Amino acid sequence: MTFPDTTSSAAPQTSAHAKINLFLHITGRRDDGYHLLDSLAVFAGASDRVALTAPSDTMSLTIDGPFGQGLEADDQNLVLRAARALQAQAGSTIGGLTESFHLELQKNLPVSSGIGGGSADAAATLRLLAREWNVDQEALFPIAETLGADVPVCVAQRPARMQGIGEILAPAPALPDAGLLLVNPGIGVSTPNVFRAFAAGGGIVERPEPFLPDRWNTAQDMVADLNATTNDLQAPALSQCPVIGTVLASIASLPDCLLSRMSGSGATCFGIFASPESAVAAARILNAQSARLGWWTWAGGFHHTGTST
Ligand SMILES: C[C@@](CO)(OP(=O)(O)O)[C@H](O)COP(=O)(O)OP(=O)(O)OC[C@H]1O[C@@H](n2ccc(N)nc2=O)[C@H](O)[C@@H]1O
Ligand SMILES: Nc1ncnc2c1ncn2[C@@H]1O[C@H](COP(=O)(O)OP(=O)(O)O)[C@@H](O)[C@H]1O
Repeated sequence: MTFPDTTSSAAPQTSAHAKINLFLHITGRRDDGYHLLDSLAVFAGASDRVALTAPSDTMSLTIDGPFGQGLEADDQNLVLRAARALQAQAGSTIGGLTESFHLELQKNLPVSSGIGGGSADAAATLRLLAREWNVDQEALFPIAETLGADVPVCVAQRPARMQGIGEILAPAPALPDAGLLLVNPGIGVSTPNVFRAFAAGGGIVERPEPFLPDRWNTAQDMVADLNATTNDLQAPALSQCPVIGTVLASIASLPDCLLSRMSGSGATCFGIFASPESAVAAARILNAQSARLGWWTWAGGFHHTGTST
């Protein structure tokens, strides 16, 4: 797989787009407890931004942006973990290319919200440093797997059918120019807890693999197929975070909403609309309610591959 170009500016930087699971079926469980998935992951225009601002003695990080305050710039941050993992690999396999950088993260996406912001940040960091150090793009995938199940798909940052625990990636249908509305109620949801609630709630449902075409020409065609799918983590997440039900109902009640569903392990939910313009118009209607309740919203379209603005 190839991945999008980084933008050119004084400081090398790139965007880390929100991952949306249009459907998410749990198909099995590995001996180590990780769940096997079948999911259609796509990317929204909404994004964080990662920049390499200056050479530094050690890898270091500062964070700003609307969701920066909820996040420590410490050794556990996925940006630093990704930078150090690639640095170790580049140093040992290529030799000598272990220069360190100061990194800046603009955190625009809510944390622990089912849209893989941390995974996207880690993947963006890998892409940026790979370019600096001339590391082959394909070499990033094994490193990505060690950082989190969602990181490989975020390295590619293009629509993909995701299987295994997230490391098996196949091309997704070509997407229509549909509208996307994202709504997060401002409550972080723990991914391990939601998987645990899934297992406790009865676990895997046997069902045929969804059929996906090569392309969807319209949002309506896409939703007709998505209606035969679901997010298996939605009910367990709802049991932990009941406001998800209110978010889903609010999205579904908006004019021209074609589908309302939760992404990943929640709590962010998405609405699909016929066009980006109709998603933006719907978001305006939701504005008063979302401002009153402290909900984060974003409206637009899918991230189109090959760009990273
Ligand atoms: C559920 C998904 C769907 O895309 O998205 P998010 O809700 O995180 O956005 C992902 O599988 C999340 O991937 P990611 O957030 O990278 O998970 P990891 O850090 O690797 O794992 C966190 C924990 O989730 C559980 N986990 C994760 C992935 C998986 N396939 N099976 C699991 O059981 C495990 O308990 C694991 O300890
Ligand atoms: N750069 C980062 N952005 C977001 N979360 C991060 C980051 N680095 C580490 N984390 C941690 O990763 C966990 C999952 O975060 P995130 O990727 O936002 O979740 P989700 O995939 O559910 O949207 C959180 O516990 C968070 O503290």
